[in-house]
Amino acid sequence: MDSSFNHEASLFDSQPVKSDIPIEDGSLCLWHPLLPPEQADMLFTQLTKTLQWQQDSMAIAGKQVLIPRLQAWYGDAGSQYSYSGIALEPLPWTAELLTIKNTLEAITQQPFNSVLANYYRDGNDSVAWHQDNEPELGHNPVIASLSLGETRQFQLRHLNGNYPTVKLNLPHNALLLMSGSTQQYWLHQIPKTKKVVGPRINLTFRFIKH
Ligand SMILES: O=C(O)CCC(=O)C(=O)O
Ligand SMILES: [Fe+2]
Repeated sequence: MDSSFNHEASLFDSQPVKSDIPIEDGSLCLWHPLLPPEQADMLFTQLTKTLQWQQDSMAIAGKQVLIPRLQAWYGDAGSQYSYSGIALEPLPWTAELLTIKNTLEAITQQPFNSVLANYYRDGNDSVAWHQDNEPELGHNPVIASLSLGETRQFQLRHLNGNYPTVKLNLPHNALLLMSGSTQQYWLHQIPKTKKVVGPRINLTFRFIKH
């Protein structure tokens, strides 16, 4: 393991720049750049190599279909998560993920006990419109989403259709915090792109209630 990581360490030495992104019926906040550049670059390389990426499938109209991205689920033992009807027990924290968790908790002043890691191999990988509103996340969940690698566009669409779609580019080393009633009123997605793009990692830290 790289000796520059330990559980007590903080990955930033000065306060990163924070901007609020005003939306109706929710709260979005972006920190960019979040970490010192060399730390962010190293994390991208390390997480690419060390996380247990796998391509899950989900049932769509009675058929098992591979989801268009790789995923890995880590967290405290017992922070079980149901995804498309499958209960997932998290893998134990890696040193890197635990250090990132501690850093994000310090910046956002919110607790997290699990992370869903996504790996978008290229522009064909995506995540479809959804809300992170599973019952185990509780009312008004706080989700901290760290992006590393290629910039991809993140979109939010209000459920009542009366507001324009919010389009945000999430670059390397950006942290997006979704809180308040965001998951209640808004869907979000990462659409596919025809542009030639490299890989991107997104870590969504969550707090699962037992
Ligand atoms: O990749 C992203 O920025 C979003 C991922 C996401 O929405 C999720 O994992 O629930
Ligand atoms: Fe999500």
